Amino acid sequence: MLEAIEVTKRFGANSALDQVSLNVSPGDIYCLLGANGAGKTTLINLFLNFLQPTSGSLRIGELDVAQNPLETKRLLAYIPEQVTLYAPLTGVENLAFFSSLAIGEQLSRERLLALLEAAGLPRQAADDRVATYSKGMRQKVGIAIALAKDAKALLLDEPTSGLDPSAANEFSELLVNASKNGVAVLTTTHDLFHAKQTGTRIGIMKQGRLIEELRSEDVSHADLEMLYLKHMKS
Ligand SMILES: Nc1ncnc2c1ncn2[C@@H]1O[C@H](COP(=O)(O)OP(=O)(O)OP(=O)(O)O)[C@@H](O)[C@H]1O
Repeated sequence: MLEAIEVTKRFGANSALDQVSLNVSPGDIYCLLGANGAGKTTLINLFLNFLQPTSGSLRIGELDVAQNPLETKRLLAYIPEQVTLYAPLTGVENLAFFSSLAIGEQLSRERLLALLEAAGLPRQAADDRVATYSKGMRQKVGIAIALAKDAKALLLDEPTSGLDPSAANEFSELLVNASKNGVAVLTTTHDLFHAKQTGTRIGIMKQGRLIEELRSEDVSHADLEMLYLKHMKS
């Protein structure tokens, strides 16, 4: 569903990505690990067509991102570290606005509330102004937008950073539910525990290269930590 084929991205002399190939299938939660500057966000930005590759290509479903920027964007939902919403509007108003932009139709209030509920937002918060929301609550509105859009692939950049353990756990459950519905999930994270717990697959990046790919069921928490630290030191 999400495919990077020998992707290189240079910024001047700096290779942010060097011949990276990966494939995320429907139902996969692929967690990208790596030190600061390893190239994780750059890869997400390439799938979003915010950046163009220096060489190589990216595909979403059967479509090449560079050749089909609008069509591929329709298949995607993106949840950045800080979900951008209109602070003076309520959760339900934000969802109404962003879902109508994404799908070109105005959903009923009942449908909007059902989507927020499916994304785990407490019913009593739906009519509160987003200015009062925690980071986790804003992310749930982001997930509700993805659900409204019926996105086939979900891209996330460090979604659990700054969330308390129970909010992070709740968020992880939302990702698992999305993947069970056949969504392909690609997420960056610095949280090895989250990667092992939630991910079906784990990729380790270093200096622009994808140096290791694992199935999370094949590795224990302790082994993943050891492997990660070994790669970071070498
Ligand atoms: N727009 C840009 N212009 C120039 N250099 C950039 C740009 N975006 C990223 N880079 C460089 O590309 C490299 C990869 O950065 P990237 O943000 O993808 O890393 P990351 O793995 O997401 O890091 P972090 O964990 O800190 O978010 C870094 O050296 C960074 O300085």
